Amino acid sequence: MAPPPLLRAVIMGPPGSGKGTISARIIKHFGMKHLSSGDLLRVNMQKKTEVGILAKSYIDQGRLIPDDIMTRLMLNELKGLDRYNWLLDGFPRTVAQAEALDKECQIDTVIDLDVPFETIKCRLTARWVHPTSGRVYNLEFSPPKVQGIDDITGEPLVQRDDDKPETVTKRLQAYDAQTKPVLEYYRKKGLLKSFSGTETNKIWPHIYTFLQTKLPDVSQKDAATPT
Ligand SMILES: Nc1nc2c(ncn2[C@@H]2O[C@H](COP(=O)(O)OP(=O)(O)O)[C@@H](O)[C@H]2O)c(=O)[nH]1
Ligand SMILES: Nc1ncnc2c1ncn2[C@@H]1O[C@H](COP(=O)(O)OP(=O)(O)O)[C@@H](O)[C@H]1O
Repeated sequence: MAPPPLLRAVIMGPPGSGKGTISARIIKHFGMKHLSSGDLLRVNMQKKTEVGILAKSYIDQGRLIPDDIMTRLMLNELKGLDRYNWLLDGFPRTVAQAEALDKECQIDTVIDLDVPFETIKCRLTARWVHPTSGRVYNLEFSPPKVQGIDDITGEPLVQRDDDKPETVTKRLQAYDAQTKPVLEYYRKKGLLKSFSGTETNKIWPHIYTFLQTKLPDVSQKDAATPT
């Protein structure tokens, strides 16, 4: 029997809407490969690659990286994930990126986290990250076991430079102007699945139920209360 077709999914939502947090749960339960444009850029910035040095100037200003650079980076990375179910996070963020992605593969579903801007702003100032893995914490919502330290590696956590209030405002403006049209683009194709709310723990069970119609749960945990 032929194996089932591979799932090509995208997760979207404004900065701080919980894409990273929910992606981690999706990976745990459904074993998809996760490709986050933000994580990839941060690794490049840390290593001071050509792309990383260029990206920093845009990211620090809360602006999007030019489409051609971003598309090349992501499509190149996706080549290595050909044989897996994958979840894209943070890409595409413009209609031009979505069109470029469409030329390479057929997207099956787009999960949209519809979280109000007011909810998001205070979350980001309390966000701490482990830069190499992309693991994300929040002082109130999901604190690390030891303050300032990554639970898994014991390495220090950092705050992102672009989580400063002024930069967050610019990122939200960029989302409105450049990324909201992408939601419309996928809505017209009948691929958009929006999940509205202000709390990840309330949104997640709906996403879990939705994905169960597409993939089996591969985690060992009791699926009745998926976390
Ligand atoms: N208070 C609160 N914080 C949350 C919730 N969901 C996620 N967070 C935190 O909000 C911040 C942004 O979430 P993240 O997953 O990084 O969002 P992304 O920017 O869309 O990838 C992180 O510090 C998360 O730990 C929630 O339901 N309530
Ligand atoms: N697809 C993309 N196109 C252009 N710029 C991007 C893209 N993905 C990430 N970036 C840049 O990296 C920054 C951080 O992205 P990300 O980690 O996804 O943050 P968040 O989800 O919190 O907005 C963005 O503000 C933007 O400058």
